[in-house]
Amino acid sequence: MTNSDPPLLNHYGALSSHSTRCDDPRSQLIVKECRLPLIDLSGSSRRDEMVRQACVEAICGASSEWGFFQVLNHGISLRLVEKMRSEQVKWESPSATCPKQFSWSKAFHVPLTKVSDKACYGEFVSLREVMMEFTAAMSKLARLLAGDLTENMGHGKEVMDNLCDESTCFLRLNHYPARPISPEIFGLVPHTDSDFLTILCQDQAGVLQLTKDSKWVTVKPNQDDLIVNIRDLFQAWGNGVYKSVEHKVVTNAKMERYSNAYFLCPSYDSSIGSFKEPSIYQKFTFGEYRDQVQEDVRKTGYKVGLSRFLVNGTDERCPVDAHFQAIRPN
Ligand SMILES: O=C(O)CCC(=O)C(=O)O
Ligand SMILES: [Fe+2]
Repeated sequence: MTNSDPPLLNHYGALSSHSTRCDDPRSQLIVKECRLPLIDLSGSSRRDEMVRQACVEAICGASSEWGFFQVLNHGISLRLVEKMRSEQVKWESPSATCPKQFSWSKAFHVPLTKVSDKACYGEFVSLREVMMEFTAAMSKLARLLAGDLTENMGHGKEVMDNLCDESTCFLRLNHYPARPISPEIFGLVPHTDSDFLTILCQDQAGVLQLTKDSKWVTVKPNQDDLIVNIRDLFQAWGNGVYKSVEHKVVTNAKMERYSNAYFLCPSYDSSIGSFKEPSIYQKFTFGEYRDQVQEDVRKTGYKVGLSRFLVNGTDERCPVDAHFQAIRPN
C-alpha cells in the first residue's frame, strides 16, 4: 500500500469523473535531467573584492539565463535543514477545478508574522522553535541574494531591503505523498510564482522540473544545496533581465517527498516599477498584481501573470499559480 492520502484521492477522483478536458500542450515537451548552475556563496562574504564580484556575477548570470540556481556554503546548517524537515507535519488541502490543475500535495503556509505565534502550532510545539530559527536564516540569505541582484543593476542593496516586508513574506511547507494513481498527476502543477525570490529546500526524493530553452528539465536533488529561484516581481523589477521560469513537481510512485520554500515578498502597496526606462512593464503594486492573478485564476482557471502588465502586451495564457490554487495567503 502506498502512502496515499484519502482526501486527496477523493478530490482527484471527483475531478476526473466530472471535469471537461484541460489538456496542456506543454506536457509534450521533452524532459531531461540537468545540474543547475552551482554557486559557492562563501565567495560573497569574502573581503577579496575580485572573489566577491565573481560570485555576484555568477548569481546574476544564472538569474538571467536560468532563473534558477543552486547555492552551496549558504550559511544554513545541515542540522537546521534536517530539524526543519523532521517537523513538517501539518497540512492544508488544495482546491482545483479539473485534474490537470490538481496538485497531489498539501501545503502548510506560514506568514513570517505568525512564525512565533504559539496559537498557530497547536500540539506541534517543537515546530515553532525550528521555524523561528529556520525562517530567520532563510530571510537573511534571501535578502543577501536580493541585494546582490539589485546592486548588479546599479542600485543600492538597501532598495530590496526597503521594499520587502515581513508582513507578506512566508514559508511554505510542502508534502507530496507517494502517488497511488495516474503518473500524469502533478505533485505541483506548472506555475510561476508571484514573489521576488524563493529559496527552496528539497529532499532526495525530489522531482522538481523547470523550463529551460522550451524543454522541461529535472533538477538533480542534492541535500547540501539550496535552490534559488527568481520570481515574477524580480523579472518585472529587472525589466526582463532576470527570468521567472515555469516549474512543476512530478509525483513519485514509491516515495513521498518533502520540500519547504521561503518566499521573499514586498508589502502590498509597494510599487513594482522596472528599474530602467523604457520599461517593458507597466507599474503596479504587489497588491494589484496579486488581485489580478487571483481574478484571472478565478475566472479562467489560469494565471495570466506578468504578460498582463506588458506595456505592449498580449494576454497570453500562462500557468496556474499554485499559490492561488493551493493556498490563500493572509
Ligand atoms: O516543492 C518544490 O520543489 C517546489 C515548490 C514550489 O514550486 C512552490 O512552492 O512554489
Ligand atoms: Fe513554485
